[in-house]
Amino acid sequence: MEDMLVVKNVSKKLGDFYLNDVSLSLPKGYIMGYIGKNGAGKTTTINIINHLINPDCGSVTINGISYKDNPVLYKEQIGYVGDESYFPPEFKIKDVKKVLKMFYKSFDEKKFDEIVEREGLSKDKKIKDFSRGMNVKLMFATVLSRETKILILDEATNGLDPIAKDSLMTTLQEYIEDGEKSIFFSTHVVSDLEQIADFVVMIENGKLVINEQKEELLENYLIVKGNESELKGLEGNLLGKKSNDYGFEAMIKADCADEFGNKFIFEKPNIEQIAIHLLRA
Ligand SMILES: Nc1ncnc2c1ncn2[C@@H]1O[C@H](COP(=O)(O)OP(=O)(O)OP(=O)(O)O)[C@@H](O)[C@H]1O
Repeated sequence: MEDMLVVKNVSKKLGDFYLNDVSLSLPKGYIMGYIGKNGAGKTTTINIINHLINPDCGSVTINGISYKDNPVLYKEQIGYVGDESYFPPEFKIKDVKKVLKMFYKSFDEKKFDEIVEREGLSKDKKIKDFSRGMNVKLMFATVLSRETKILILDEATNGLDPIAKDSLMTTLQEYIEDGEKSIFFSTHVVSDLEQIADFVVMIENGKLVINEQKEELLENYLIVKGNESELKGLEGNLLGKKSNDYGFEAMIKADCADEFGNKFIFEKPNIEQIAIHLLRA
């Protein structure tokens, strides 16, 4: 598999935060979900990929090209959507179009107009009068109407209603359909990536703690529930244990389930449960 995004041994010190030796690779035609708590380092990683900040060490390539190799092509390949609009509040759709025409060779005006029409974005309103969801739709219209190789989304689905979100998920899947493009998707809303991510990467205090294919990740863990008094000698296997009056719940590596025998209940976790238990551990 050919990689679209390769982040290699990237570190960055920002005040008392340290992004610690982050490495990941995202093949062409796939979606990677990037999850972590507030302040874990998601936006810092994205800012480095977008070349808004320089790492202290390490390297990033997109489609085999580093920023140093070809700054213009590097940036053109990226379609970035964050959780807010980066256009001036007084802008209307026609002003956004002017800017896109000026900055991007591959901007397709017809496609942009089609998306604006389909999403029902007002041509008369100023951006400052758009709702949060409308702003998100506008930002997606700007990246989907030009030729990009990778979409980098930072909490980009915030503010979308469930129907708009569902429609966006379909659009994202269509984006990677030809196997030549990829999506790097950072979110707090783990259920969003449950649906579409092929790879799950989790960052905690600046360090990656999970970097796996989603299906493998789901196979690798089990939720175990039962009575604390039956646990003798097994405590070391438990991840993120929570107790209540009725017993305990924790996560274990699936390959140690045999050691637990038949006195416990086992369930397959979803990505959200895996994230919660690992972060609690
Ligand atoms: N310029 C800076 N100077 C000092 N510290 C910074 C700077 N930029 C970010 N940080 C710190 O780096 C840490 C990681 O921030 P980052 O924005 O990458 O987290 P995040 O995972 O995106 O969080 P959130 O989900 O809340 O957006 C935070 O503790 C933040 O305060």
